[in-house]
Amino acid sequence: MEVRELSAKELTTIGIGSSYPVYFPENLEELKSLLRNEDIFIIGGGSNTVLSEKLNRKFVSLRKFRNILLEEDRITVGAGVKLSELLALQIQKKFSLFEFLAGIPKATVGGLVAQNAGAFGHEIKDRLVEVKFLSRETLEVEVLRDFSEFGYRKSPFPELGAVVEATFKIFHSQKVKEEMKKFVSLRLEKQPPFYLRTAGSTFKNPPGDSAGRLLDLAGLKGFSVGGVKFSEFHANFIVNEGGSFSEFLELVEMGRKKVKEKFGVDLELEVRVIT
Ligand SMILES: NC(=O)C1=CN([C@@H]2O[C@H](COP(=O)(O)OP(=O)(O)OC[C@H]3O[C@@H](n4cnc5c(N)ncnc54)[C@H](OP(=O)(O)O)[C@@H]3O)[C@@H](O)[C@H]2O)C=CC1
Ligand SMILES: C=C(O[C@H]1[C@H](O)[C@@H](CO)O[C@H](OP(=O)(O)OP(=O)(O)OC[C@H]2O[C@@H](n3ccc(=O)[nH]c3=O)[C@H](O)[C@@H]2O)[C@@H]1NC(C)=O)C(=O)O
Repeated sequence: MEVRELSAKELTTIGIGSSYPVYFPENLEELKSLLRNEDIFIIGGGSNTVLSEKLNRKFVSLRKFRNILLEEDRITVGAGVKLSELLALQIQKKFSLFEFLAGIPKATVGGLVAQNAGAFGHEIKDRLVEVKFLSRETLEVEVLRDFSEFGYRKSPFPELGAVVEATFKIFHSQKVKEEMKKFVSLRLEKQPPFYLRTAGSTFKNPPGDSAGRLLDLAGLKGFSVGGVKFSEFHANFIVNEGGSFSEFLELVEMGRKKVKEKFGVDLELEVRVIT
């Protein structure tokens, strides 16, 4: 099995951390052998993940799970397929699926399902038909068709196991490219430009409100600790300009503290912080 030492800049969009061994299983048997070891993290595109420099853990990338089967009303894709590849296929074959996610830098199918990614009122689970996964408990391939445990940025994965493949409902659309352009423009109106190093939203939105609005009103837009800061574009994005993991944590705590003091609201992390 291929194992490579990759830096945090290669593994995650925010690029905080050091470098780590990453395993690239090619098939289910190799994935099984890794999943037996409890101490692994599955890494997708790393667009929602922040890593500590001192991690002594193995990472597993399903980058080699790249199958794509396009049918009349559905598409089945391996966990390692990138969102950008799916969006390109949507344009080429003219079908609607994830245009609302256009603009998320490096996301993979596994990560999108595991987090029930969503934007602009749409969520992954609305399009799911089934998820094939390697169960941590049985080490067998199982199929999930009941998505009642999926919620706001939440699914039973990765705790339940590693997503290896997902099937989504699709439908024909002549205007898929225009739709993508619309969503990318909406994103660029409010969120930092894609070339900045961020991990997307830092905190989940509290019920009925927006974490970005509260952080902004607490005066944190542009506030920095060392090399990390709350973005001037959108206060719920932390931008890395050469900072460390401890600076990131300090900034997160500052955000939590100020919002709690001013509004009495407890913010909950949306990014996956791995220590
Ligand atoms: N809505 C938006 O505007 C934006 C959304 N995003 C988020 O970024 C994510 C993009 O995905 P990606 O970059 O690939 O994710 P990541 O690599 O950042 O992983 C995110 C989570 O998914 C888990 N995961 C990844 N692959 C698998 C798999 N095959 N099976 C089970 N669990 C898995 C990880 O597990 P583990 O804990 O083991 O590491 C981790 O908990 C989306 O979920 C989305 O929420 C990002 C930016 C903007
Ligand atoms: C970026 C992510 O998801 C995003 C997703 O892209 C967008 C678009 O649908 O909606 C959510 O952002 P959001 O709730 O902050 O949406 P926005 O429309 O930008 O902001 C909500 C409100 O807060 C205000 N706002 C936002 C940021 C800020 O600094 N100041 C401010 O006042 C905005 O003006 C708006 O009135 C998701 N965030 C969460 C935590 O749910 C992600 O998952 O990583």
